[in-house]
Amino acid sequence: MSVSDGQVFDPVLLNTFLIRKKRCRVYFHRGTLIWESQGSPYTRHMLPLSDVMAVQYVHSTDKSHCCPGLEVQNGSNIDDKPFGEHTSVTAPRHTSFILHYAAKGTKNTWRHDTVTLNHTDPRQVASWVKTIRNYLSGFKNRPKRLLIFVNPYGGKKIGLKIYEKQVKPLFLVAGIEVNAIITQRQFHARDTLLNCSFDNIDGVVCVGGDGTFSEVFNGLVLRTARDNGVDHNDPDVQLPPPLLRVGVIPGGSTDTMAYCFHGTTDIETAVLYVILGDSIGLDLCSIHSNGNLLRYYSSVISYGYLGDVVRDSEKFRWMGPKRYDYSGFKKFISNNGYEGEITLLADTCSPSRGPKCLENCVRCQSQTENKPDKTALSQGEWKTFRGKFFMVNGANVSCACSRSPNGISPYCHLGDGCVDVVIIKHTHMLNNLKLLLRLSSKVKNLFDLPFVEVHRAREFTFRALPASVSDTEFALPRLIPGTSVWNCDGEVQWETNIRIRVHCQLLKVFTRRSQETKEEPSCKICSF
Ligand SMILES: Nc1ncnc2c1ncn2[C@@H]1O[C@H](COP(=O)(O)OP(=O)(O)OP(=O)(O)O)[C@@H](O)[C@H]1O
Repeated sequence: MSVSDGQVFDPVLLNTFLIRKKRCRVYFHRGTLIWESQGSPYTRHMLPLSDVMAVQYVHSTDKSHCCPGLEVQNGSNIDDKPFGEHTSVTAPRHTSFILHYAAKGTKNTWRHDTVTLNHTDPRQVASWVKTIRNYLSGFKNRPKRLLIFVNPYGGKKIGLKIYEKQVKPLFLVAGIEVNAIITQRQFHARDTLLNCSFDNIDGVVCVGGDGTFSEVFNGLVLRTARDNGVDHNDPDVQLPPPLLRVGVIPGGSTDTMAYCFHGTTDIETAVLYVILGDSIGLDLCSIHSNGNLLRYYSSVISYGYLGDVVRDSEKFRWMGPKRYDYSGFKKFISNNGYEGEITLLADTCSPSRGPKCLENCVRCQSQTENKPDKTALSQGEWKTFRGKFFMVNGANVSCACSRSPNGISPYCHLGDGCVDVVIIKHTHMLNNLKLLLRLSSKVKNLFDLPFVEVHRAREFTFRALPASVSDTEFALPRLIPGTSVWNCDGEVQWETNIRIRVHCQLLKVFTRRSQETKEEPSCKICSF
């Protein structure tokens, strides 16, 4: 349905056009364009306008695409003039128009595709273009002006190239105005969002990795709290959700968040999702220590092995994404486990069983934006665990990525107001190896390993042991012997003793989500 001037139109059009050198009958009804060939072989295409990015006249003096013999079809019961105002149609010169649309590809990807429709009568072409444009303008969720942060430094350092070659041209086609900022330093994106004007912006997009996305939502959430007079340091505060939606275009090393949103790290898919304007609510977690907010995170916070890896790998950034393999190996060999205490408010739902969080996820849809489920909170039970750990994780999303198709917690949900606390106890090196192999498996997950425990929680705290070290000492940006650091969305967080709280669906992210993928063993022999 197209909504214009308070009126709802459900236009019907029918004509014969020349498409890809074939005469085709073309219908437009109930938001779907259908074209079927008139000769053999018979072909039929359906294109919902919700997948169409733009419609344009073809500005060409080349008449070869014109199609003598195609006359206007005035079917008796077909409304060829949906608005009854052909006289006001301007530019009756063009004999063809082009539709730019998103076409489904393989493995959760979408591609930009086009179809050109030719007709001898420019009035018919103008009428179709006007009707389709009217219909598209009814999609109020589509952004018209975007602020874009491009990180030239993340991943393989090709963020700028990605933006110029793959992002900008598509936004141009879709008629989206962009204001692009190339980040010059760490925290550039966050600091800009803390102070810039949000007038005339419909969304913020980042071209970069998880660190860049993290800067964007940290900036937006802090700015929104400040604008609303909310104290972000209060761990129990109800945070106001940012009004701007965020687009995530992969340009980093792991791009876990892009993968969890879209089911792929394909750049074109991510750009098309921003253009088409659908969005979902993402939980964000706040990390507090000693009465202060440290930051917000969206993917995972990991203490122990992954904390050690991120701290070490920063020194080898020149290696690119390979630095994680190098530091991963070093820290795997040297891991002796870390002592700590975890206290969590457990949710009643089991995190070790499905369904997975995919397109139209029922669990996420049942949650109200930014309002924790009060019943679940009152039913929650406080639990404490103390011991020596290889790793402790607070997963806000599954953390699936191309290297780990199931991620740390495959049944974790993006917007259910919970975090999955995955506790991996200290055992021997063979078990640690088994764990890492499981993390790269397409079929198996961690949860049937006897040294792994998982709990779904609404909040949790962690305290590094031995307790003889004071909290103030832990807060220093240096390593205390016998302790690790936190890996927070891929960045080092030095404070070890923290409290995590989940803010249900605090951020809106542009995506249509991933569909279910067929699960096949990556290794046929051991099915790891
Ligand atoms: N011009 C710049 N110079 C140096 N650092 C920058 C610059 N622009 C952004 N940064 C910082 O680069 C860091 C890494 O960026 P990002 O997370 O996007 O890439 P990555 O770490 O390679 O990818 P991933 O997080 O997906 O593994 C971020 O913390 C960001 O603040």
